[in-house]
Amino acid sequence: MATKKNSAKPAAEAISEKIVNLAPHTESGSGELMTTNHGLKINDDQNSLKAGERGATLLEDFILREKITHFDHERIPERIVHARGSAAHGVFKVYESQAALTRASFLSDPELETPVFVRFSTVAGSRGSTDLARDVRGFAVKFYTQEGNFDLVGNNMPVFFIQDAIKFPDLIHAVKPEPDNEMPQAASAHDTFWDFISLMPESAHMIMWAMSDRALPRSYRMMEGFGVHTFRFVNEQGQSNFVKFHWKPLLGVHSVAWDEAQNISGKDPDFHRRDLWDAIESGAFPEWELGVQVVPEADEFKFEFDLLDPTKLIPEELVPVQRIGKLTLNRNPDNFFAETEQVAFHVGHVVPGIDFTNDPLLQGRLFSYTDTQLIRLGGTNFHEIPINRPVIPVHNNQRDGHMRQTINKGKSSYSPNSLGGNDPAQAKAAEGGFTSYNERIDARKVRQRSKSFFDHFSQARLFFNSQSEPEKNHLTDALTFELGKVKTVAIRERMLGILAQIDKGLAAQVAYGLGIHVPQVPEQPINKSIPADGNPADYQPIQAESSLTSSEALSMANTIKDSIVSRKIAILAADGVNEKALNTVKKALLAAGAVVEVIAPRLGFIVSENDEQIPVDQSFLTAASVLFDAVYVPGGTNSVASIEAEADAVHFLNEAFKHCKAIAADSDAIQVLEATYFSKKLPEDYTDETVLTEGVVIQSKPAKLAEQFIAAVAQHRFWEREKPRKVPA
Ligand code: HEM
Repeated sequence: MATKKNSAKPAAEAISEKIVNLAPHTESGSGELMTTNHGLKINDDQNSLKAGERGATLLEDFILREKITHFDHERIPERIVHARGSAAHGVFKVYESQAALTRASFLSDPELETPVFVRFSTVAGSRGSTDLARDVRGFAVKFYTQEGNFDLVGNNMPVFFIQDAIKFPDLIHAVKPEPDNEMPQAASAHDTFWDFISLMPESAHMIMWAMSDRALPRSYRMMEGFGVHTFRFVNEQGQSNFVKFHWKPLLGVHSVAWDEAQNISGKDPDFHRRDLWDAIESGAFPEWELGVQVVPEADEFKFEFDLLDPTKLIPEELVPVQRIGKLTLNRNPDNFFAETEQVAFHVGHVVPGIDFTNDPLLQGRLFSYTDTQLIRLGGTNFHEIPINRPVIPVHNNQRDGHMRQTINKGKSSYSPNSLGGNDPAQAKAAEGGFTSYNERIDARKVRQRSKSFFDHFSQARLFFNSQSEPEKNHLTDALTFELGKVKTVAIRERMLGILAQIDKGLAAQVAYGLGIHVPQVPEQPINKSIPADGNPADYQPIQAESSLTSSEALSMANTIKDSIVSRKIAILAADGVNEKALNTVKKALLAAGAVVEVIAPRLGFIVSENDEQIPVDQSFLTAASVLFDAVYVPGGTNSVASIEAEADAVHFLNEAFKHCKAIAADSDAIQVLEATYFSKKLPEDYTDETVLTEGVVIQSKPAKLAEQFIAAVAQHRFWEREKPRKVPA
């Protein structure tokens, strides 16, 4: 056997090597002479070669044929799931060495900056679908470590719909547009999805998450990420601990309203993509902390749920999340297709020190990703695409295949060999090689699920009970909306039966909205996963209670609300505006890190009451309140009169109020507020103190207004404004 040692390269050298590797593939085109794909300079790619000026086009025209052929083949299959996505480059740094837990070198050196590429996505919609679908968001991170690529392929929700990967094709067939008419696009509100879910009690917990505001993030930068499965950390001594991975956004976890989401889908379906791109371009780099929940092997069976069950989370009250490092996204891709589209993540891409558990969902994923990428990216060599290459050299005896880039030298491509000088040595664990965790498995082969996976409702209930009042209302409305779009009444009723097992009040409210009753004796949720020779009685869900009544981390109401960095704020103004007020407030908002845009009846400039020219960023035709977090109306007699008379401006304010956003107006712009539907909703004895409960600031002093407005915007939303639809007593 060969004994040659793999040489580990120092970080800087290896990263610069990656850049060198990429260099021949990077092309800006600017100022260069045009060539064919084979390097021939060409002087006309705008006119095809013809027999005479008006003659037929000649088959000989290789320039035409090459250009059209390449164009004809531009599209590749989109991802079967998570087709719609956006990505960015960045870096990860661990705070302190985690060597006691894991021998992963990128988690042991606080000086080391590991390059990363992160892709966020929706799941159900196709590539061109809207960003604002009610959906789970993918949160996939590729760490280019010194020991190879580690992919943390997670979602923005900590649990999943199914417990076994063999159901994944069913789940996705159910949620995708229905096969006869290809409707609806990027939406779960249809019969096949709820048919499947209502027959699958194990999805109850995930459904609570998917119907919550988590499914409508304000921004990719304001959502959490979760590795979902329990993984293993393994240290140098071979000791293993279970680990759950979390990403905690430093801007807090925030969402939009459902009505707002639907509007954004029309006004700007690229809303999240644009938000990520713009934030990075402006230097407001998105940041997350990597958190871990670590469970010693000895505690595997100490919980009320099974650590291998991907429909369960570990409440943070039971195992706190330790924040061990920071991810910063600091560079947009140069080319969407080459990077964001061609990147290939895989849960199976691990590094020494990180290993799998027997979670049956994880086990199936280990097969699925490479398999799908073979067809999506056209062959076995997609690891050579620049975005997928590790920063360290690859040595093995795999050869050839479509689009092979590497020019392997030498005669032998087999091991062992005595002819070639290129026999790659196999690394021992002590030299940094990967060895699978030496887990003892001694079992019968069965197609069965462990009974420890059968409590489907206790964590669904824990999630619901942990929500704030407005969050519960949103969740109730979401279920009523989705089931309201379902045409088959039996599916609605079956789903009410499931909801009744989670919370009777929730089921009653949804039933009220649907105009039907919760079935008197709810149909026992059917477990369609009963094996052929199984007894159905043995497969009923277990009715259990969580020992926790609520968990703080599950509610977005408890998130960070201390910053307005990168929040988008609209100033509605017209000719005659009071420029002193406008400039004072704008300056204060910019200083606090917000993005501010002046919106006026038309583009160009407005002229203030003191003849100052103020540039306009958007007109009422191009702007919409749903694209902003907050709105301010400065004073100035003529400006106020124009804004008040502008239907689009009044609509802007009405919608901002309906979507619970912070609103500010100078005292002498009050007549604009009086033209809105919400003027009557504001308390008559309005004081400065009312601001933080109502989120509407009315002030005569611009500096004071700015201060109060900033505090209100930092609250994100004033959800209490909404009137819940209650079931009559
Ligand atoms: C905990 C459960 C799961 C999570 C968190 C998850 C997450 C993700 C994410 C984030 C992506 C997008 C990657 C990208 O941005 O390119 C993705 C893609 C994909 N996932 Fe999953 N997934 C889960 C379960 C599954 C299961 C059970 C299967 C199959 C058995 C599966 C199959 C796929 C496939 C085929 C793709 C497309 C990959 C590609 O074309 O590159 N996933 N998944």
